[in-house]
Amino acid sequence: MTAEQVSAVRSFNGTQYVFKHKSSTVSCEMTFGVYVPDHTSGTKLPGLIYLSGLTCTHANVMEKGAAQGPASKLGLIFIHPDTSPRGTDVADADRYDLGQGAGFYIDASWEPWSNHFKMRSYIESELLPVVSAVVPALDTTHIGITGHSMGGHGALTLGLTRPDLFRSISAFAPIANPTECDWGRTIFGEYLGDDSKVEWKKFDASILLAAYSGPARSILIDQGTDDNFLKQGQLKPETLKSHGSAAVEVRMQPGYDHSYYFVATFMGDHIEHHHRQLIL
Ligand SMILES: N[C@@H](CCC(=O)N[C@@H](CS)C(=O)NCC(=O)O)C(=O)O
Repeated sequence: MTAEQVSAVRSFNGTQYVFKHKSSTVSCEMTFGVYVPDHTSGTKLPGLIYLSGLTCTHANVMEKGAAQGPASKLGLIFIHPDTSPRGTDVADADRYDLGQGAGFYIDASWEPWSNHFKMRSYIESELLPVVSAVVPALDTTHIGITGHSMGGHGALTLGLTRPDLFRSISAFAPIANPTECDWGRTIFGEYLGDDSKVEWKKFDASILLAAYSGPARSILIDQGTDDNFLKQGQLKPETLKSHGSAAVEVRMQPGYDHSYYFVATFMGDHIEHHHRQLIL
């Protein structure tokens, strides 16, 4: 079903859109944002998917991520979906890191989550066809993926396992080794079940990297040194090591925390990183 336009606002010689659509993958209405730089009719532009972190909607990065300026300068379409299915008939929990706002970009196999929480399939299979139907300038053969925190985990795991879909990868303060941190152990236990730790490993960026043997990747990671979640051991960027044809650059940024002040500071670098690889 074609997405319905919710809003359109001029920004940096382009248009910041919000759309909503009925998703067949997660079985509810989903909202996404897409920033489209002005372009000549008929031209195709590369795209970058940004996956947000815990508690976010499509709106956090749109309002605080400072992506529009660099995306406009380089001619890149910036796509920013929601973080989970939502609605009164969608399961939820009394905590910020599980349920609505916390889809973890995996396909849940356990009740009560398995009905709607298929965020990996949503990003991988449904999002791009829906976006390109309303933004025909999007070149779906030249797409990069990035994200913040939970979204950084999503970007790394989707990017590493689907090089055919995602030509470039980066992440801001990603949850790099979820099978070995409290967030991952608790939330994977809920979505995938406690007895399927083999399944968990398919969604752990550091494990995927250690086994990587696909086409050459050059992955950029930024991490603030004053990030509380880093100090709590939830992120573990030190587990992201170059392996085989995947080269990883982890930049520790002194004094930066986990917030959108950090994300916005390095957004331009990430957009350049993707653009360089997407125009090859
Ligand atoms: N203290 C936060 C924990 C969640 C959090 O820090 N989320 C990050 C991503 S992991 C975020 O981007 N929050 C939204 C924002 O800062 O706009 C809360 O409970 O809202």
